[in-house]
Amino acid sequence: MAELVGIYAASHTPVMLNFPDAIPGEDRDAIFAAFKEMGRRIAESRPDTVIVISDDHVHNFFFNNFPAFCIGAAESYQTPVEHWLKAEKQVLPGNAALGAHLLGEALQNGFDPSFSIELVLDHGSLTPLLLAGLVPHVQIVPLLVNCVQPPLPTMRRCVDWGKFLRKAITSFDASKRIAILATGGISHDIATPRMGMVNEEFDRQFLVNLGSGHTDTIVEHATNHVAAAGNGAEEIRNWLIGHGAADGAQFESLYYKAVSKWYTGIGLAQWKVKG
Ligand SMILES: O=C(O)c1ccc(O)c(O)c1
Repeated sequence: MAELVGIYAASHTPVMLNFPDAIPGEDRDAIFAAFKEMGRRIAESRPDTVIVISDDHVHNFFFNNFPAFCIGAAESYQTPVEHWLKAEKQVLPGNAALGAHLLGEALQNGFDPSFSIELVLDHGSLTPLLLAGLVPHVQIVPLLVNCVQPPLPTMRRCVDWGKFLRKAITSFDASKRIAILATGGISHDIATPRMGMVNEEFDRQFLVNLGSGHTDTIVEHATNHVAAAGNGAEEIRNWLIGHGAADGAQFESLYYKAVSKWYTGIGLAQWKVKG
């Protein structure tokens, strides 16, 4: 049976790659070091596959069809889809068997995700993998969550999706070591007059709540206050999936800084699962 060997969460923003010098060198170095440290910890747990939980920024999904949850079940993924992202075009290896397993288990367990074998991944998935130094050493399974086009899945549903994921991972009938990397948030607002706003109070409370481990507190705060943290903060759904998958494992915040010039509250964290 497969083993869940690590759960991590990290913000992402294309600005990290495109304009790294927009912030003081000291801050940039600390943030990149935090990503490296996260990558070191992930590598230390020796995963062969990383399930990357991100959102699609309207590159694969449009108004003709926008799934709440989508499972990638491809042998490989081209990335990045954005021609303007300062990242080398590459093909990441996929774990198609694990993607298919998750899909089958979801349909047997009260979830109805879509699936795709034609995703072209954007900065959301690629940036944290690159900065953590995990490309191209691990296979991936991308799980995309609608965090951008309302109506969005509820925060509670995302916790439940995470709980389901944990069970489905550990029932994968193969001797695999699997880690989860949830990515997005924390506060930010894109393409509105508030762009550049970072709601540090929201971010710090969100991290404290995750540390408390109380699902009701986490969900209530996320649901009731996310609007004050910006449209991009809706990506905290991906962290809630990590919380659900952690099944009570202790949460540790690895790094946080409000980085207005990168338009984002940058957070990195780990749930201390026993791997
Ligand atoms: O376009 C941007 O600036 C931007 C910032 C933060 C994000 O999480 C993101 O997906 C995009």
